[in-house]
Amino acid sequence: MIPYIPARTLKALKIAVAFVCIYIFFFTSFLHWPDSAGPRLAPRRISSYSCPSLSRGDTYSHIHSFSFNDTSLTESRILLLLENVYSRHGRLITQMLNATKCSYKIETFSKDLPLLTASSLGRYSAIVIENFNRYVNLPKSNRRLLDKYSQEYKVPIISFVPGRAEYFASSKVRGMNLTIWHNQKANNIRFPSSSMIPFVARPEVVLPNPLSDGKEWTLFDESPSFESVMVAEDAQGKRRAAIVRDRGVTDGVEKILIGHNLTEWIVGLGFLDSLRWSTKGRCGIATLDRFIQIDMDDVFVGARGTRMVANDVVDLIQSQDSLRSRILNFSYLLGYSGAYFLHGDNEEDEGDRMLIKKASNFYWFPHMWKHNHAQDHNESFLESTMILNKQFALDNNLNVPFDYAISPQHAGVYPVHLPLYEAWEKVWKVKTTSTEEYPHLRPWSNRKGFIHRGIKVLPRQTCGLYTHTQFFHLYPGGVNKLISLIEGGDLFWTVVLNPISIFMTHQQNFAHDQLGPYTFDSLLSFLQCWTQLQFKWEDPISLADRYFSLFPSEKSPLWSNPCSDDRHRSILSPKFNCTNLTLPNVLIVGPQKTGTTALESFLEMHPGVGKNGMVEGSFEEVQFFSGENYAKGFEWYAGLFPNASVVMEKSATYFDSVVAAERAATLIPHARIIVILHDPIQRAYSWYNHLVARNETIVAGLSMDDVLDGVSASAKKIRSRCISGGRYAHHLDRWLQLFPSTQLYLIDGGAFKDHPSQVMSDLTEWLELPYFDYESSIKFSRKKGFYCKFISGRSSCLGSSKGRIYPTLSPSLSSRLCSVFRNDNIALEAMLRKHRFPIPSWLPPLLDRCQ
Ligand SMILES: Nc1ncnc2c1ncn2[C@@H]1O[C@H](COP(=O)(O)OS(=O)(=O)O)[C@@H](OP(=O)(O)O)[C@H]1O
Repeated sequence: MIPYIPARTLKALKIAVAFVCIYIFFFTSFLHWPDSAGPRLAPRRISSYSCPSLSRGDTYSHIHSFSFNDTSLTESRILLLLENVYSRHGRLITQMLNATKCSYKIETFSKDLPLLTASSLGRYSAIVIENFNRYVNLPKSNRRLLDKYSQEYKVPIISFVPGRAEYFASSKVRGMNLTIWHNQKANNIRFPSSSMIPFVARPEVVLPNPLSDGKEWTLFDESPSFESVMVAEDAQGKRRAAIVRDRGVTDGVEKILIGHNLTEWIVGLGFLDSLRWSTKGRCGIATLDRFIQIDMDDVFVGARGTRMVANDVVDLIQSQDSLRSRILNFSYLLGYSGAYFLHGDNEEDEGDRMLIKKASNFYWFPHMWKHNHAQDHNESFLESTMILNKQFALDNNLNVPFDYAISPQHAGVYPVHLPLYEAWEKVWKVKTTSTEEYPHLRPWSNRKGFIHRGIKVLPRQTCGLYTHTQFFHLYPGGVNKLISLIEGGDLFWTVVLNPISIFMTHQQNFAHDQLGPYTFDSLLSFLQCWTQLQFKWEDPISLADRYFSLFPSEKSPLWSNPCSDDRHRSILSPKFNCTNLTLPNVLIVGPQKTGTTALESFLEMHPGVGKNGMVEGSFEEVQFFSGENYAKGFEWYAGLFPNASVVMEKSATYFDSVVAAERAATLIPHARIIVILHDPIQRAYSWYNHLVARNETIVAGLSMDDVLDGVSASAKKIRSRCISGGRYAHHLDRWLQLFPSTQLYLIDGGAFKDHPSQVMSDLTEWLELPYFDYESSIKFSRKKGFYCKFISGRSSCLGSSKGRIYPTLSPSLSSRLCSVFRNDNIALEAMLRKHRFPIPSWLPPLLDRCQ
């Protein structure tokens, strides 16, 4: 029912509506009211970092131009001795070692020292000790062992000397003529040019006050017998050393003592340079060249009110010119999404037009037409949007000279969304991209590169600027937070530690307050003040080539499971089904010729165990983690396995592969790892006979003695492959670095051969599988001479290639092999004891025999 409205009221209403209509019509049609998204902040000009004075005039620069004479008595690895695994300072040290991509091994101070030698080479090129007091107070025998290693292999010790609650202000170290001043203040810190150690650190720049103004420093008396690497003034203004090098004149042990922890950035520089010095350039910073690329993503994308205006474009060109005076050949790279061109307010649209007008001042790269998230789309959709973006570049004369592209939010790059790679290749012929997601966003110091489908993926760095950080006064945590990132914080370290840094910024960071230009100008000022690094720009394609020649081991990606990582899971294609993903939880890793096939076949009898199906083109084993199948990706691998409580895969090549342990630990970190340790002499002989039985041409005409003598190139090749698998300590060490010892199960190869049902029962118990009657399921076959599966009253033995008959090993050959494996066997025994693994029955007699 329509309510009754009096005629007068109705008339008044009609007049009011007519007025409103006239008002709207008038303002929209005639007045052209300006379209503005709101007030804009003018660029804020705050001054960049200003460098304190040099103690020796203004242009002091010094790089000791000497090359290390590396006699390589050791492997290129650091031994890091920490107070305990939870130590906060320990984490800072490891973060720095990770970022320099140094190989290192962490040990905590315990009753036993770690193994220092395994073969003729020492295992560590430098020893880093978190707390010098622990070294000084080591039990005599351990101290002697460590010092002897350091003397014999010329391995320096780098140690932090923390402050401690001392009754005395100073003390002397036993055996060292060095006075240590505890709990000191340190002012006017600098690296003296007299020291040979500063390389990255710029000598003679004086830091008046460090960050911490408390009495946290340990200082050392200066003396001619020691080299002052870093000096400071104490509270009374007396000059002392804050980092000191003991050349080892008295005890033959070279030591570098550092008087503060790494919370002071200047100490970090001293530590890095000490590391390089101690390892003769094998660890730490190798080169002073720093390549810097600054990408500006989201060009045209930003919401109205956040985008650049015409003046910002002019300022961007100015900022580029100014950075060119600091970074050789520098250019910004602008990543655009054409669909959003002219989507701002009037002023911002002018900004868009100005960007196009000035386009030739910059290099451009595609950032996806509508800022699409790659993982949500198939290849043909991605292709069509890329074609639109490409057309935009052609229509507007954008300079897109490099086969480089960035996916919005890096989606689809890692975890890999193949359609993105394929569409990129088709439309843009992309050769290089970058992401901050590989292997993971955090910690930044671990970011790496990889190559997939011919596209080189470089690590991308954040710089504290995002789409939401546009204003100085609204910077999260205050602008001092940004300044602390620049002045000795993460941003500073990113450049110091990475020879190549690709920074991600966004268009918004160059609008309004212009935090972007300020950040990079200030960062470069700080870096040029405190370091001797040389800054350069190079196109992304050359940069990618450079990156992988510096870090060739990163070429192959390390597949991780995106389903067990919230961040990666959130950027997976909706089609990816995490609930159906089955990966093995048990790996039998080898070594070859130790009985691994028999072990697999016995374990498979258990109803709770499933294993991979056969793989076309592979002989017996998948060899995913050690071979070419790895390039097929983890989804392919996961597709091979049935669902079972124990999902097993056996590839005997994993044990001594240099890559398998890390790959396995990345994809299946909780897997249990099974290793068979069989007498290495028997194993080597079996391996040789395996080649002979298969009529391999490489072994044709070569006796085992010829192989050991390395009489030809093929003999040498066989020799190293034949022996490698039997260097148990050497390889076990790698697995133990990546998996906790509780996840490793070592089977005595002799026991397995002679009493397999007992070994299998113990193993099933360890695997927490229900009881299985192995006693009646495995029987000795006289015909075969080995134990075989016994099913429905019949023996089912392995094929003729397992359990072969060949001449017994001669005593002379046996004794030759004895000496080949001697050192490793000694190391193995020590390693097994240290980790409380049982000693295999064959090892003690072998050690006796091979003395
Ligand atoms: N039950 C049983 N049946 C057959 N063979 C057995 C068994 N137990 C241990 N062995 C020993 O296993 C050796 C082959 O080891 P692998 O299976 O690890 O070899 S491979 O690396 O996978 O090729 C094989 O080496 P060869 O004797 O040289 O052939 C055997 O000695």
